[in-house]
Amino acid sequence: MIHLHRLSSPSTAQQELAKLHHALNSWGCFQAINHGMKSSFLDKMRQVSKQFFQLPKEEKQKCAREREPNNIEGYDNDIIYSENQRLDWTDRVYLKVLPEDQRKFKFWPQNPNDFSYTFLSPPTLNECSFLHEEYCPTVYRKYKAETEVIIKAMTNSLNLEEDCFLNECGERDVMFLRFNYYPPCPMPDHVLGLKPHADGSTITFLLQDKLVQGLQGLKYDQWFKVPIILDALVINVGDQTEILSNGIFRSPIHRAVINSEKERLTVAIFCLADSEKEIKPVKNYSEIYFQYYHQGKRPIEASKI
Ligand SMILES: O=C(O)CCC(=O)C(=O)O
Ligand SMILES: [Fe+2]
Repeated sequence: MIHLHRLSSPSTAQQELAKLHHALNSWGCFQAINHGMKSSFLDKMRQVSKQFFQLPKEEKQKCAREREPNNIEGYDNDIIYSENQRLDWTDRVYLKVLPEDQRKFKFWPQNPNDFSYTFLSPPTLNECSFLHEEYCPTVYRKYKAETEVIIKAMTNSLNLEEDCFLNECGERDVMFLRFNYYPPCPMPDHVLGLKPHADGSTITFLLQDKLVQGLQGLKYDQWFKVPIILDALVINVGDQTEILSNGIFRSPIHRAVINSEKERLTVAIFCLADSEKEIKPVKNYSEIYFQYYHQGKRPIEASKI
């Protein structure tokens, strides 16, 4: 468990950095507390998202994904790549939040009517304590700042120049929100909520369901349950960082299992490099990601030098 606030405060950073290095080297993920977002704000995010998924199908279809190549935004479940592909037991919404000028509002739910407001308006003092320290027009600036702290900590631990990964990521950060809703399933042992994968991001922030556990990480060929820690965000290294570090920092394989009686909702925030930048040494990373995902393969296999 890492106190994010301590990472950026000079008197406590050293001790927290040691914990961060250990977590990233051993698991590639950690639980972050003291991230500044208050419990009530996290609850609000969960609540409006769940309200959307509980709407009738016709209502949700209003922001359905348009089935055109390279569009992942909107309401949908798995994109079908092949006939015998096994589908996940999930409903999801993907939305691009950064760069701001690339937001496609036709995919943003209008119902519940405070959905966009919750995810796009500047946070208030009741919602986020970090406003005391800095002006933050959106929470995404905060995620970006945290991502930078974590990536710098990684390069420091490799004795590399602090900004070298960040420079590779470029100026125009990309950020996606993904809302994962897992309805109860009568046969939870036969199907997964989300099949084993690693994220295609530099860093991912995951807000877990408050009550229902389901996230599992793979280590030593075994699946480990990721515990629910009140108000913590799960943060993990993604493929882009794995590729930048030539595989030294592993992007952890994880999956979501489902429940026979209870629904489960999570919100993932994927931070990605500028899409114009080539994540070396991989070419066309975004194209190979989904192709590899559905074959159960890892993009690092195509990219190692
Ligand atoms: O819902 C979960 O627990 C995992 C979500 C996840 O891994 C993802 O959205 O990439
Ligand atoms: Fe994931």
